Amino acid sequence: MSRTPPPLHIKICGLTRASDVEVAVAAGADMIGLNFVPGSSRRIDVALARTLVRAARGRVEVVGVVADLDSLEVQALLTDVGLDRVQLHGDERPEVLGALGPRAFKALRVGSAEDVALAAQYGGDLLLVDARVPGKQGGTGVRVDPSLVVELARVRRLLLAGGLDPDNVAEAVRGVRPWGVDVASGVESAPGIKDERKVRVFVDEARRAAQEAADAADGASGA
Ligand SMILES: O=C(O)c1ccccc1NCC(=O)[C@H](O)[C@H](O)COP(=O)(O)O
Repeated sequence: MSRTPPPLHIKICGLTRASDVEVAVAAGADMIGLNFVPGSSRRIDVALARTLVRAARGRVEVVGVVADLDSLEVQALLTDVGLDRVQLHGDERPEVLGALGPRAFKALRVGSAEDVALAAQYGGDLLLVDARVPGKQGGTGVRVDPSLVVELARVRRLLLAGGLDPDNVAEAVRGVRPWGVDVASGVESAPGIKDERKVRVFVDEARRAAQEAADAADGASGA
């Protein structure tokens, strides 16, 4: 018997076009990410962000991706753009996250057990883990070693990011059992340009794997 799976939250990150908001919503994504990080090929300005927020309102949660702003700057962006949440993707100290409250969550770049241990310093209801790639902040297309984060996923709501794509997301969901998955480059035809088919297959594959994992857990427990 196929049971209702625990929800898997899916974030499609780095949107730059209103048409891609429609693509993400139609595919069944739960969150979209708008990038405000200087130097990112997915960065958008506040005016475009407001347009995308209007298109998304009430249909999908909108997360602003920022790096190394202070808490007042982040608060101003949340208000100006009308974002639902903000993802701190730089080297922010735990105090910055604390000052922002429940609408903010930290993105941690992970390449070693020492990086994973830093998670304990960051509170909040959600934690994103991304790959640590020297000289880059995010959107790298590089995978996180699942063995580094599988235990973390048991004790925290983990949004698994880094190098996911339609071909590998099912295996990542089965292996790590995260609260959610996040993707930027793996569903694009060019930086910031989402590919409708890739987004759709990514979401379908991720949800299929979450269902299979739930069924397997039910089978193991005799439910
Ligand atoms: O995507 C970017 O260009 C980026 C640049 C600087 C900081 C963060 C950035 N993206 C944040 C995200 O949440 C991405 O979805 C995450 O890094 C995963 O990216 P990818 O490996 O390409 O799926």
